[in-house]
This record gives sequence, C-alpha cells and structure tokens, in this order.
Amino acid sequence: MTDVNIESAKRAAGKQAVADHFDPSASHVGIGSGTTIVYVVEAIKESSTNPQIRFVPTGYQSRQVIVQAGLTPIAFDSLPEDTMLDIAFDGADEVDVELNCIKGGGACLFQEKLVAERAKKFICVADYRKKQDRLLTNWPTIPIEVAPISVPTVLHSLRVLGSSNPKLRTTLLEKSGPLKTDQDFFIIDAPFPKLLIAEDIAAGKGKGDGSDGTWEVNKLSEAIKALTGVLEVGIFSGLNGPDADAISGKEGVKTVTSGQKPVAVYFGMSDGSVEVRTAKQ
Ligand SMILES: O=C[C@H](O)[C@H](O)[C@H](O)COP(=O)(O)O
Repeated sequence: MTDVNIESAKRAAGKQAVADHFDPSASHVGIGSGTTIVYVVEAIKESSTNPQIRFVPTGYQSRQVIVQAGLTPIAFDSLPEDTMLDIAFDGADEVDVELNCIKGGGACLFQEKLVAERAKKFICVADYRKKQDRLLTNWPTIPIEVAPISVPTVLHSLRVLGSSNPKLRTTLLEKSGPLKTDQDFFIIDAPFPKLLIAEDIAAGKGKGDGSDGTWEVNKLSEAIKALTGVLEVGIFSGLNGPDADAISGKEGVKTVTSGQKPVAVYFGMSDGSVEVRTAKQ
C-alpha cells in the first residue's frame, strides 16, 4: 500500500468524522495532534466559517495547524473551570475493539489526554493500519512521557513490570540526544505483550495483572502511571463519555480518571471506504 493511499484513507476518515459530528454552532472544539488531524481541520474549514468557535490545541503542532487554517486557538488553561469542550477530535496509533487507544507516536499525549477528558464527545480518526482487535498488535510500544531526571528509574521499573526492552526516544536526524515533548519532558517507548481486555481475563487467557506476564489494558495503564517520574501514559482507556458522566454524578462533567476513550473511531480503509467503531452503550 502506497503512502498516497494511506493519506487518502486519513482524509476520508477526517471528512466523515467531521460530517457526522462537527456542529458549526459549537463554542469550543479540541484539536489533537499528528498527521490525520490535519484532514479533520481541513474538513472543518470547508464546513464552517463561524468565527465564534474557539479551537483548543493539544500542543505546538496542533496549534500551528489551527492557526494556519485561519481558525482561532484558545489555550487549554484559558478555559473557564466549568467549561467543557463541545467535542474533541484526535488521531490514534492503535485502537482495540473496546475503543481503548495507544497515543503518543508523535510524542503528544499529555495535553491530548487533558483535552479528551474535557470534551463532551471525543472522536478519533485513523487509517486502517490502526484498526486492531487488541492493543500492541501492530503498534509495538506504549509511549510514556517522563521527567528527564527519572529516566533510569522508570526504565528499570518498566522492565520489572515486564517490558522487554523499553527505550528512551531519540531524535535521529535534527539533533542527537533525547526527543523533548511540548512539556520539555522525554518519551520512553515500552514494548509489552499484546494487551488483554476484560473478556480475555474471563476466558482465562491470563490474569492481566502482570504476575503471569499478561496485562489488561487498564491495569497496565494504572501501573505505569503510578511510577514516580511518569507524567502521563499513552494508553487512553477506562470509560468513555456517557459512562464517565454517570460516574461523576454531574451531567456533562467527567471525572479525572475516566472519559479518555473516544465514543467513536473513524477508520479510513484501503478501498476508500470509512469504517466506524462506536462505544457500546
Ligand atoms: O503523538 C501523537 C498523537 O498521539 C497522534 O494523535 C497519534 O500519534 C496519531 O498520529 P497520526 O495521525 O500521525 O497517525
């Protein structure tokens, strides 16, 4: 499959996601990072010229995409405390059948998670390579954002958790040394065996708590997040929008630890079609 087809698939996914979910009367819209989100912004630009909409970026690249499209950005930390985003769009590196996602392939995950959790509706767009049954099927590692001083400790802890060869991500071309995130932190890429979901545990495929070498998605996310030095982990799991709202008890307000998962993922397929995976209600 050529890159041209992959780009067409990303564009088709972005276009369909915007057609289905973007409301031109929205007040605040979150915009994620990466190469696929560019097509979402392209489609938004084509569908609306409403100057009242404020777009919330998830990092430097995301802000540039917003500004270059002639849209108006607003910093995440300028949002009033009680203001939810009407919707957030973002890309993903891999998505499983429960809509759990791996993110951070482009070194953006912390601000993406903040924005996803703040959105009433979170929608992902991706090409067909990202559509898998379980995480870590095709995408090889979990990206983890860490404080620079903590790198040796976190690498060691990840090996203890069962990651075979976690590595500090480096920039190979522009400069030698570790890659820096928008927060001036570093990224560790940690491989683990394919991640289980609840039905795998029920079917006896493993304990999922690391004790037998298997990990369930949420348990691994929690275990990595608990390591001192870890700012955020590139697993977006737990509950998604409507369930998360129910847990918080406040309509339209999500808890801090839930609502990271999209309610729908749009996959651009190699034949030009778009497949949609939605959250089970
Ligand atoms: O770090 C980057 C973000 O999580 C991206 O959304 C993710 O890597 C998907 O990027 P792309 O759309 O380029 O495949």
